[in-house]
Formats: sequence, C-alpha cells, structure tokens
Amino acid sequence: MSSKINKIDIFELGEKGKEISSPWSSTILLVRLTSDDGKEGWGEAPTTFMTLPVKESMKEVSRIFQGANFFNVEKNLKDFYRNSFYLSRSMEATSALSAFEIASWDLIGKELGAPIYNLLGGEYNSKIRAYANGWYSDCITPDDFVRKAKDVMKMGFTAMKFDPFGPHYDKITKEGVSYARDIVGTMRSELGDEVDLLIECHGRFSTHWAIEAGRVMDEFDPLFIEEPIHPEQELGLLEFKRYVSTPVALGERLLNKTDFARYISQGMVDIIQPDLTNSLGIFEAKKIASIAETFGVPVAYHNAFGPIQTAASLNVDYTLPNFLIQESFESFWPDWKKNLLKTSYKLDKGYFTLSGKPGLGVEVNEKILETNVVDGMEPFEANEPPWVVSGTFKDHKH
Ligand SMILES: O=C(O)[C@H](O)[C@@H](O)[C@H](O)[C@H](O)CO
Ligand SMILES: [Mg+2]
Repeated sequence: MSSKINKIDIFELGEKGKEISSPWSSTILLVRLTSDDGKEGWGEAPTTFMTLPVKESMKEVSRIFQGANFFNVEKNLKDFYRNSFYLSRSMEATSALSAFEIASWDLIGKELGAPIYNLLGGEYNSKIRAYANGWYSDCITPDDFVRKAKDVMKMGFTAMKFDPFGPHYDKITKEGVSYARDIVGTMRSELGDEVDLLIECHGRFSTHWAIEAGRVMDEFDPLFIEEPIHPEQELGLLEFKRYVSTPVALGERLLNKTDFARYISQGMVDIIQPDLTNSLGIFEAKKIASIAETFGVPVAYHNAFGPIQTAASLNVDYTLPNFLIQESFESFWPDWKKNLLKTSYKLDKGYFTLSGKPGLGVEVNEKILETNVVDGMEPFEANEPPWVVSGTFKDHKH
C-alpha cells in the first residue's frame, strides 16, 4: 500500500478574460496530491481577495507535504505549524494548509477503498438538507427577492439565505432597517411559514447598529441571523444576544477548534459555520463539531467556493449527530464550475447525497484544468465588495 506523496500540483481556476457573473468566488484554488502508486487526492482553498497570497502560501505548505506520509494527518499539520509561526492567526496559512489536509483524506480514502465518512464514524445522516445561497443576484426590492425566491422553491429548496442590507456598512439608517424589514417580511408573507429564511449580515455592522437591524427580524422567525457584527468586535455578540432572540450563526472567519471553543463556551454563538477550507480541513471540522455537540450547538458548514469544498463538507455532514443544514451555491454557479467534476455528489430537490465512491467520492474533469487555469487576482469591482452577491450592494433609491 502506498503512503507517500510523490507530486504536488496547485491550480488556480477561473474564467479566462471574462468578468464573472458573480464577483464573489470567481476563482478557486485546488491542490492535487499524487501518491507514489499514482492515486490522486484533491483539496481546495478559499480565495476572496486573497487568491494570490493563498496560492503562494500553498507553496510553503508543499515544502512540508512533499514526500510525506499522507496517512499522518495530525503529524503533517503539526510539522507545518512548527514552521509556520503565524498559523493560528493567518487565514492565508490555514487556508493553504486546509487544502492539503482535505487532499490527504481523499488519498487515504482511495488507498483504503472507503469513502471518507466511513473513516470518520460512518453515516449518521444519509441525505443532507441544503439551503440555497447565491440565488439573489441583482435583487434590490422586496418584489425582486420574492420573484427569485419562488424559482428557488420550485427547484425544491426549503431554505434560503440572503442579505437584505444593501450597501449599509458599519452603521445602518432607520430607513435602511425598515427597508430590510420589508424585504424579509414580504418574503415571509409571500413564501409562507414553511420555508426557512436565513438572514446574512456579512459581519458588516458595529454592535449598536447590528442590534437595530437584528431585532426587527425576530418577528419573521428566521432560522438564524449570520455574522451580525464585525468579527473583531466579538464581545458585542453578548450584547446582541440580549436584544435579539433569533439564533446567531457564524464561523466562516474562525481558524481552528480553539477559536470555536472560545465562541461556543462564552455563549457568543448558537449555530456554528466552520469552513473546512480555512479551518484546517476535515479532521478539525469533525473535532469542532464534537466540541459544539458537547454544548448542544448544531453545525451548518460554510460552503461558498467550489465542488471539492462541497464534497469535503458533505463527508463530514454524513457523520454528524448535530448536523443542521448545509450551505449550497451550486445551482447558481457559472458553467465552468458546474463542469469541474465528472463524478460528483448529487443535489436534488434541496438534498445532497454523496456518490459512495472512495475518498471524497468525486473525480475532477481534467478538461477544465486545461481550459480554465488562470493566474492573477479575481476581478475587482470598485463599487461592490467581493463578499456580496452581485448587483445587491445598491441603495433601493438608485
Ligand atoms: O455565508 C456565506 O456564504 C458567505 O458569507 C458568502 O456570502 C461570502 O460572500 C463569501 O464567503 C466571501 O467570499
Ligand atoms: Mg456568510
């Protein structure tokens, strides 16, 4: 049986010479680890406004993983940490390392002939409920949101996430609060009580204004309100939770289990959203979920980039007693991303299932590697930051 990483390839993918429909996640970063018996393991790292630094950081990680035994997941991480002095504070470093960790599990699974979930506790869930994100490009008015949301429901989704706060940043005006309230209220009355509405704040408010915006949402019974406050103002969450009863979800900018243990044990979060591609990969995701389980906190992995990330998240979702719901952008991806896998998981009527094949259970379509390799930063839009869904960072009066 092979256990050695023989070759490492790093790929940046995107759409050549084209502005992408959505300014967020228009590039993805993949790593391919090849074992000395020729098997391939795939991993992915996030990009948003850090595509090139993460790509460079992946070269640093390569220095540790080249020639390493890919079964030794814990050791390889620690070997990198011993060198990467800034790891516990650097999203670029944790992202790069996460890609290699995920790819190692893909190889382990392929070498053992087992899907990863069977190595992590087996199936607790066999069908993974998804919520839709990325569906509301160009939505400004309540009617815009409702029109597109109805299409999302026709696809079979019973839950959807959206950011109703337009261009408001740091603070929000009374008018901004009431406009967001209209959007969410109209969604609730037009779509009915059955659908789960998930409110995204993208961590853009300071505490006082987050409370102003958050408290009017309680009436519409959202499943959660996400990142209400700038991530560095974490103590504000305790204040926020005194005024807003909707559960708080967050986690996409936390880097490891210690970060999660701090938030969870302080009562700053109700639902956690670790991102496997920036919080040290598959094994750490399982550990984070176990810490959460001891506090009765459910898990909804953040998943905003490419299909390797989805496959990795699903493999852990399958095993979690405290699984809540899985984020999904796939239905709204550009074609090149939709075609990146030739063997894939399925997303049908709002539920994911894995293929049951070894490792991540996916196979990459090598053609896309030829046609969509790019080198550079993702497209930049001066009037719209890369973390919003395109065409939504506008005031309703414009
Ligand atoms: O919860 C989410 O899915 C995220 O907040 C996305 O909406 C971000 O825009 C993206 O992850 C940034 O790249
Ligand atoms: Mg988010």
